[in-house]
Amino acid sequence: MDALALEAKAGKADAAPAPALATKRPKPQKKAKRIVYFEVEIVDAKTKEKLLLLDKVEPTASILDIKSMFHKSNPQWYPARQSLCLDPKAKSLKDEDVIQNLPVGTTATFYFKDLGAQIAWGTVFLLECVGPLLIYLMFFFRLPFIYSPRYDFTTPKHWVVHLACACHTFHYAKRILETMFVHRFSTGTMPLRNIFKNCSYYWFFAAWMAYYINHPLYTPPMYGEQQVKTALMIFLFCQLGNFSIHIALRNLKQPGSKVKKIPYPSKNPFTWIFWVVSCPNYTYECGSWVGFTVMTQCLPVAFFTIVGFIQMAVWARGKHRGYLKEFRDYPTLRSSILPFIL
Ligand SMILES: CCCCCCCCCCCCCCC/C=C/C(=O)SCCNC(=O)CCNC(=O)[C@H](O)C(C)(C)COP(=O)(O)OP(=O)(O)OC[C@H]1O[C@@H](n2cnc3c(N)ncnc32)[C@H](O)[C@@H]1OP(=O)(O)O
Ligand SMILES: NC(=O)C1=CN([C@@H]2O[C@H](COP(=O)(O)OP(=O)(O)OC[C@H]3O[C@@H](n4cnc5c(N)ncnc54)[C@H](OP(=O)(O)O)[C@@H]3O)[C@@H](O)[C@H]2O)C=CC1
Repeated sequence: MDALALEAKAGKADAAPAPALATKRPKPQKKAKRIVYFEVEIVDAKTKEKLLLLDKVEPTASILDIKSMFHKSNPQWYPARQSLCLDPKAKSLKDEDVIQNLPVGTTATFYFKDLGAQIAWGTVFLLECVGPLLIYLMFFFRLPFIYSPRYDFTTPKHWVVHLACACHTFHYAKRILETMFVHRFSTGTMPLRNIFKNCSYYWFFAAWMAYYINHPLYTPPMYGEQQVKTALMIFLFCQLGNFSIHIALRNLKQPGSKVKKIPYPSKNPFTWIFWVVSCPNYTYECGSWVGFTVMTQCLPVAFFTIVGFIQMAVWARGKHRGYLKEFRDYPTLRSSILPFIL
């Protein structure tokens, strides 16, 4: 990019006046304005210690560019681990923010926070979903060390046990495939510490649920076939709903885009729930597990559903508040996760 093009992009940066033109030049020359570079100072948000001074930063440099420069001098803080703000208490700047568009003078001070070790979203979802998938199957196939040998000659598994295994496997296979082919995440990573909490939840509960459902002494649901069939309908309906919402959320973003928009109902009836709920993917997710609880009539499944619901309700409320803050025209009829209730 030549200097002129750079200057044209550099809307807010003050440019130095061009030198006066000579009186007898045959053709008027294009004004060659000088680019005004920025001086960037990176300060620790907590200690206020100066960590880095960069001079001659181009006005078109993005926050991600600055993070990369900072990373060069501090290899332990890779860009995804850094938060840069204009004030120690302000929200983090976005990677795509450009220095010349920020409310700073030619010397910009950025406050740095270490976000801690990070893990890529794709890895998170794969770890969270492959674990329960395999753990459940180990119990379903009654690997020899799991149940006592004294049950070896008990009756074969009830048909609902096969159905539950199919539903459980389908659910996690769907989530893995969605992670690979549907979701368009806007941030690359999340804190590494979350993975321990999430995996404990998924893996522990998968083992606990599977142990009881596949146990040779498992008691099938009280109301028999009718209960199982109704529960299966609820489960499948909610799985389809959840998938439809994931597609709707995917279609909100162009590939590579990080911009969040207000999701609206589309022609797909499963998305009409957007009229009344901000995070219907969580609503459908909870509905699926309610269906699975009724289908298996198993207490650990009910606990799993309740804990998952509490976590998703907390996230949904956060997202709902975020929408209200960001979009002034956000539909007022919407609740976070349960229509008209929560
Ligand atoms: C009896 C049984 C026992 C069983 C075991 C016990 C288990 C215990 C139960 C727990 C239940 C757990 C259920 C888990 C279910 C999991 C479900 C999933 O599969 S979902 C996939 C995984 N998703 C997650 O884990 C969510 C992770 N997301 C987050 O943590 C946050 O969204 C975020 C930190 C990544 C970003 O937050 P957000 O609000 O979107 O961003 P803000 O810009 O508003 O920032 C808020 C705050 O966070 C800081 N931040 C931002 N990004 C990061 C980052 N990448 N790393 C670290 N910190 C980050 C940001 O700086 C802000 O901090 P502040 O101090 O206010 O400046
Ligand atoms: N059983 C359980 O306990 C739980 C299960 N889950 C399951 O995992 C699925 C994914 O969970 P989670 O990641 O928390 O779901 P989110 O709704 O946060 O995100 C799903 C995808 O949609 C995108 N997205 C969300 N809102 C918008 C928006 N307004 N504009 C543009 N894109 C958007 C996200 O991108 P971005 O990166 O921009 O946010 C992400 O790619 C859930 O739907 C659920 O099925 C989740 C939590 C708990």
